[in-house]
Amino acid sequence: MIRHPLVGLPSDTYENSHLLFHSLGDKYVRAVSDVAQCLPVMIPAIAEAMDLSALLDHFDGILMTGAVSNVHPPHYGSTPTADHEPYDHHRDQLTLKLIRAVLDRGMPLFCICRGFQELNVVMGGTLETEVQRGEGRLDHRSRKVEDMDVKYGPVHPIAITPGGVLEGMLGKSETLVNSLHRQAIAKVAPGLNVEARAPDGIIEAVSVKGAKAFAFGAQWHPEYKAANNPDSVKMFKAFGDAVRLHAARRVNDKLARAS
Ligand SMILES: N[C@@H](CCC(=O)NCCCC(=O)O)C(=O)O
Repeated sequence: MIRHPLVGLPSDTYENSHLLFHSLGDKYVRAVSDVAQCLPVMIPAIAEAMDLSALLDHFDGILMTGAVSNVHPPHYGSTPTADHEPYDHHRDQLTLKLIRAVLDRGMPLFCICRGFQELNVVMGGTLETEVQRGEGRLDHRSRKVEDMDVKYGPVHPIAITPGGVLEGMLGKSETLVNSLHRQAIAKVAPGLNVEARAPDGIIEAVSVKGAKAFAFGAQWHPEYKAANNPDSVKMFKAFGDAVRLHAARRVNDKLARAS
């Protein structure tokens, strides 16, 4: 088995005392390392200094993390308002190009929360903000509690699309998920399959139509204590297996070219 193929995780950015920092949540790192059994590597949000093709030659999978920040609305043809804030332009500049490059390569791609929203935007979909204000909508926002097991605990069921990728991974027609988002998919991109919906119709999971490898996104947070959640274990193992297959094929291609 290829030992520890590399999975890239793009960073967020934030300012502290007028200095810019690049950051990555530990729960994503642990889920990739402990459950997918791959080697997580942070990709700093410096797209302007990167040759993405050369960068991706070193990876066999990409995981797009969640973030409190939102995709800048002009990226999906909308007008920015205070309800769309906060933004992370450094992240947008990297992730919206990176997702496109990963899909074009057929490299395994796992998109979580903001990453799920970025996938929809890259493929031509749109987002809506403050979804809880809509008629008949649940409140999908993060609960204001100190206990992280409650904050990232199950909040609502999702109905899983029969015969889809998620049903294939989990082997069931519904499950419970956590919920920590103010935005959601408004118009789903034409190249995405809807894999699950919340009771109020909000899209909770998608997969890329005709993808050459694992290409899946979840609006919830399967990375939270992933090793203790049977659904998360199945998702991250499927992602890890796809990454190892990509790594093995890359090594074989390199050997074939050398012979
Ligand atoms: N900002 C978007 C996406 C929400 C999201 O990714 N939340 C994650 C919070 C921090 C973490 O657990 O990584 C929205 O509000 O819809």
